[in-house]
Amino acid sequence: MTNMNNIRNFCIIAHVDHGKSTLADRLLEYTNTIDSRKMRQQFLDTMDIERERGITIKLVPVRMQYRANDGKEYILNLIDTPGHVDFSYEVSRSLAACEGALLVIDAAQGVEAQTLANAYLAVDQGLEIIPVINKIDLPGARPDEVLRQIEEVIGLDSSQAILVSAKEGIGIPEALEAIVKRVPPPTGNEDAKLQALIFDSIYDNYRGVISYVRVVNGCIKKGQSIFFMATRKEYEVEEVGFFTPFMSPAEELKAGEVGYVIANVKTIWEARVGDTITDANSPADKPLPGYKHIKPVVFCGLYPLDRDDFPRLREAIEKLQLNDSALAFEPETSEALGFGFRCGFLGLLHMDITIERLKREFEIDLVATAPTVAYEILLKDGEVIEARKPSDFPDPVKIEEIREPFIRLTIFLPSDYVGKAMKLCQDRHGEFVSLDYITPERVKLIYDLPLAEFIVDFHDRLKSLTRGYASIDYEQVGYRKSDLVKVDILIHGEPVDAFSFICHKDDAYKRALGVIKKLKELIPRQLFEVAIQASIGSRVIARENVKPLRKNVLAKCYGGDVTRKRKLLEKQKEGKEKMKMIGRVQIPQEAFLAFLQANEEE
Ligand SMILES: Nc1nc2c(ncn2[C@@H]2O[C@H](COP(=O)(O)OP(=O)(O)OP(=O)(O)O)[C@@H](O)[C@H]2O)c(=O)[nH]1
Repeated sequence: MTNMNNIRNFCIIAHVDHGKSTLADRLLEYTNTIDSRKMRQQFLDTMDIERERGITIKLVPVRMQYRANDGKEYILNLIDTPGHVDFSYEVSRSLAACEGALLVIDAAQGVEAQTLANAYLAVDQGLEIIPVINKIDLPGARPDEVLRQIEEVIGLDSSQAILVSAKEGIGIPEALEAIVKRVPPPTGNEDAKLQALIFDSIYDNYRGVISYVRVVNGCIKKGQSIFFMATRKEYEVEEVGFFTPFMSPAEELKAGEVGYVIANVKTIWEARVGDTITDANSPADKPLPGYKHIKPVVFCGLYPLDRDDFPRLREAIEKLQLNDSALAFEPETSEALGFGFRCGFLGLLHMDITIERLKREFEIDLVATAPTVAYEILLKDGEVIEARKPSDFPDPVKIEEIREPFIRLTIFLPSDYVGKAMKLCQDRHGEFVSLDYITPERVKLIYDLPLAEFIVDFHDRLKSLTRGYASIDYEQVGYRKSDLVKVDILIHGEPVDAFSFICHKDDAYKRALGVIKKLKELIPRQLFEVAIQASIGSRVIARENVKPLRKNVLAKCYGGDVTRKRKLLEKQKEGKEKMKMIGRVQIPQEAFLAFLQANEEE
């Protein structure tokens, strides 16, 4: 039964909404693996947020049994890949567990940015790619045009593409036959030393960590002592099995097979995606290629609105972290917001999802500060330091050079909007890479862009400039030297960290002006004139004044109504408690919140 020739390991890759989940459902239905509705409820989109946003982040691999036209029984393992660029490393590990991929393309939309990115990842992994043109039932379907794009834009042979309507169940048997015929069976040696690739790990409250693995060589079975080659830890296997799609224990997993391993692993940091499991007593010489320790690239501060919620917030983040080894956090204090955490994420979507889960699943009201990136700063003495927030920046006189993370951004859009999109990229200090016409109406535009410029509101701006017709994808391309400055905001001569920011030198004046104008509205008048200044180092680049109050509160209380006077004083005292003293200036907590949140929405 476990003859490797009868196994096919494949995944489905697609641009968002091109029909990946629908096609997966149909394959499961056709192979009688499970009732698709039940499947969806049980496994797909387990989190509300995923469902609402219509994106799939994680799914279990499923094992299907299929009797092909040649009369033989096959085991088809469908391995899910996360659908978003933030998780591209995880995508690449899922692909590494397969020999083939169905590349789903919407017949009406054609090739989009993530179609291309995913196709390239699959090509890099040496997978057999089967193009699937989906939604051929749509009135706007243009399968011939899509076939041409497959050849010319992606560079794949389109003659073997399969025409499908996942919605109406058309082309499903053809897709299954193509998997059997065209995806090569796994290669590997059952008798060799164990090498199993972890392509996902989840934390289960009852069973601890469950690792999803593809056994490449050797066998793994209950009772075996195993060794995780990246984390260098040893465990004993408690259970191995397959997903049918429910977890069903098996005797062993052999070379070529996909399944799960439970081995009393307590945290998912010990069973990292991309790590190789081997036999502790007879270890493989080398781990499987491609292990990467993923580092967060986008950071923000999370603070509970109610300060008493701090311990709850910590607990909640720790809980999320159990299932999210990419989520990083460390305690942080802000003079304005009190105690909170600086959290690191793989990207904006990862950040949004985490914040929403904290709010919804854990019911914590929190403030998230505007996202930032990590900068690399070369000091004059040759040392290189990392700065994740403005206050990490050293005195400008000590700085030799500042480097920031760049992304290579691929945009697919109608040619009418090219001018606008290019202007947006230029305004955001993008470096032009290339422009290609895919059809006379559709263009592929590539820019290298500072990540910091991208995370502010780039995607939203692009969407509105192109009326939603642009699709994007990006990859990180490392750090580059940039002309950046730290702008300090001083209130009555006192620098206030919460308001300071890093930006491109050319934008400093404009951004500074925006910030101090906003602060002028938020800071209440005091008994004296308050100066709000923006400075770079010791040089003031912009200034606004908050005029002094003309009267004090008691002036209203003519005569001798003592109780009224006292009430007023008490009220004022209450108000003061929610005030923050910056030097001599009182700033209400509200002002900080309004400022930080407004920034977030910008
Ligand atoms: N008309 C038509 N609609 C389809 C077909 N296949 C999928 N759809 C619809 O397209 C939309 C997106 O389908 P999904 O299967 O959720 O897409 P997906 O690629 O899994 O999306 P992500 O999970 O975001 O990656 C849904 O509204 C489907 O009902 C098809 O063959 N024909």
